[in-house]
Amino acid sequence: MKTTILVDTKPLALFVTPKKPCYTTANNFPVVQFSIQNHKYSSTMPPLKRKIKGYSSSKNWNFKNRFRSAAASSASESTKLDKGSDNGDGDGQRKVPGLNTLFRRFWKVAAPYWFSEDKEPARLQLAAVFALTLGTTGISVGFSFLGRDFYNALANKDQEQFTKQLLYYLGAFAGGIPFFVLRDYAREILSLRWRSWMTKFYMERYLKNQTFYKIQSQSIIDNPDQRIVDDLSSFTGTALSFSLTLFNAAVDLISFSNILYGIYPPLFVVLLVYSIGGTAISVFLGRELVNLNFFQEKKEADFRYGLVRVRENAESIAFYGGEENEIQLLLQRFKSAFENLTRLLISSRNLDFFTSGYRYLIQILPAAVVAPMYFSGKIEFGVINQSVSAFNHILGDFSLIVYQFQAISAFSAVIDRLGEFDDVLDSSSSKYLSSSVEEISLTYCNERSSLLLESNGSIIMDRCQKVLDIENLTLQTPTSKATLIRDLSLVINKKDHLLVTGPSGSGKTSLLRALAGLWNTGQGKITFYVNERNDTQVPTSSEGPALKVNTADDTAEELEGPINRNDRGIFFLPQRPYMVLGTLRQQLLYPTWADDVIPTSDGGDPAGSVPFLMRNSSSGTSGGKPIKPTTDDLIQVLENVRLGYILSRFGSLDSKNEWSSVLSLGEQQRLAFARLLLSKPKVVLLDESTSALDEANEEHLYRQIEAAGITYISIGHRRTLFDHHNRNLHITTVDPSSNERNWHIEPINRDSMYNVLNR
Ligand SMILES: Nc1ncnc2c1ncn2[C@@H]1O[C@H](COP(=O)(O)OP(=O)(O)OP(=O)(O)O)[C@@H](O)[C@H]1O
Repeated sequence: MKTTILVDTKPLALFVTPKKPCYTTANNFPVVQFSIQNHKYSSTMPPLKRKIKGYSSSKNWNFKNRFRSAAASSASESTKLDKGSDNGDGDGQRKVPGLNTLFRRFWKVAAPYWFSEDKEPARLQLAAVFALTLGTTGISVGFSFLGRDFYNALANKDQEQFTKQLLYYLGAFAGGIPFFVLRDYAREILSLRWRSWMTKFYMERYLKNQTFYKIQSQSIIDNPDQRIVDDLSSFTGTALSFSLTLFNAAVDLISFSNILYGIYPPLFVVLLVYSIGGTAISVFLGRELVNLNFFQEKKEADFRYGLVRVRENAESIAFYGGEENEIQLLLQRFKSAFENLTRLLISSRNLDFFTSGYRYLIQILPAAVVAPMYFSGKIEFGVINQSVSAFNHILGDFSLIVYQFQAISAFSAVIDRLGEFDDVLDSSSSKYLSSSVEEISLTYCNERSSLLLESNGSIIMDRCQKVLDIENLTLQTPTSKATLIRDLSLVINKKDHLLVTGPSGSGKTSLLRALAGLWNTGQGKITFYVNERNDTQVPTSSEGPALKVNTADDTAEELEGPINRNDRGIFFLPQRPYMVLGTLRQQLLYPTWADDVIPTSDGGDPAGSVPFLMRNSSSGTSGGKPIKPTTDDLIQVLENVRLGYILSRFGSLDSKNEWSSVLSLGEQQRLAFARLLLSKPKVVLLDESTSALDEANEEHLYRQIEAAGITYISIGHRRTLFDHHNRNLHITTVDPSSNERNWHIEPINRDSMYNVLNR
């Protein structure tokens, strides 16, 4: 007999701890955003594009303000606080940026493209768009006269004239319509070109000098990705259409003012008073909208971000069984967005009452005012129609703010966000992102020039063995400036394999961050003695981390300028392997040959592309690199890291997958070692890179890199790691009340280790 026991896992408190820590949505730091569109376009104006963007989480809000105040001294008025602090719920009072700040930021963001390498085609296209806009205004004026004659013929019952005017009208219609269509097309094309240039411009600065890392790790600004994708698109589209709207309005005003003034001057004055009054009232009624829009962006972003976190951490949440918690957090976020949107809709409705009344109340005024002139025979019937048309045009021109109030307030937020981002990117290589006066200096020296020759010409081997020299390094955390390591001095020679150990949180990974140039808070000097590979060339672009280069040695030649660690034979394996999007081949070739395998275009029409979107690989960060491995090399390296079986599982090296999901953590770590073996660096820094592997695989991988002649420095907690290293740097947690060093180095005696472990 078969017995089934039903077990409810929750009461039994079955608690599975996932391998990957689960980040709950309560502790978010938004990197994505949500866009909604709720703008009502004016019927008489070209629509201003408007999107509502995601904004920062409450937590990040304070960081941003802190950053702004820290940066205020070094980065001009742009960094002045223009937003108050959030009260935690996100509904804190926010100061609307002043007009001066907005104009300054607008110019700073908009100008570079028009002075860039693409300025000639850009200016030409802009001139064409303005010419077409002028053409369309001319056509509108022409239509107003055609309409007048048409209605005159109708009123006079002059059939012959009527037919003639009708034909003229149809002819003008056929000739004029293309101008309107082409104007819009040319504007969109130019906006796309401008956006493309700016996207590249911003992305390059974002990825340069490890700015992306600093922004994220120091929580400097929220959602840089959203600013690059949505805000740039919104900015270029809106800036262009808004400039054209203004230009159009100015030309329209000049053209139709003449007509209206010519018909009846007092009507013109009435219109002027009406529109000025209307503008003042709509600014007053809509004053709340700017802030409500701003918070709507933030709340929508928080909600969207919560959902993305669930997707990203699906397995962890499922293991924890945290669905109930997630749904409560998500509903709370949505409720918050809903409540703000309700207030926004009420405000918009109130403004709409006014704008609708404003728009329609006056419709019959021109006809009513000029009608007596018609009755007394001073003007013909068609003139009434013409005055109505001219009146509406001028009303639209004077009422830009009334009709576009919502769009203008949303555009202000976009300018503010992009201007702030631009300031951060501009200053990323200066002290803006790190306020410390004294910094850790990181230097790369050419090992060949550091060789010392004896008088008989023989090389003093000891110098040429040096790989890394750390002198009096005191390391602090970037924001709180808590000391992690005190006065560390250490020399690593070739094949000198160092194991860094210490309690959790003592600063082991942070030491690697300093060695990689990611952190520079503290004092001391780090010098890498790197090789310029025979088969490599030093990149000449302005890319690669901007590192401070100090005098390292009387004899060693410092390698100044752009530095790419991989090209100089220094490799880092982070704690969490990073799987790129793409094929298995791309995984293996990353990061050394990434640009060779990523297609520059997806096969679309090259005629539709623009030259500045092409990237010259030799000017990229991987300009100096070893010879690219062949397919056989890639297959062999997979075998070497005991991953040969995944080839048959996934078909070929060119199969695409979400590799971080389909490979186990241990498999991802082995793949990271495969990259390392292909790249053959001089030295590698491994941060718990075998933590997910069994001991047999760990030993196998260490043997592989040792056989490849790579010097390695590892961080780890496992006892088995001692077997693969010959020195141990032990860091202890700093005691704030003492000035003692918190580290010691000792040789590893593998036999005694063996005895310790087996005691
Ligand atoms: N971006 C940061 N800003 C401020 N403090 C940080 C930052 N990153 C880490 N820390 C802090 O620095 C300390 C050292 O962190 P680190 O990651 O170097 O520890 P670790 O020794 O590698 O720990 P583990 O063994 O748990 O990985 C920790 O107390 C940590 O909270």
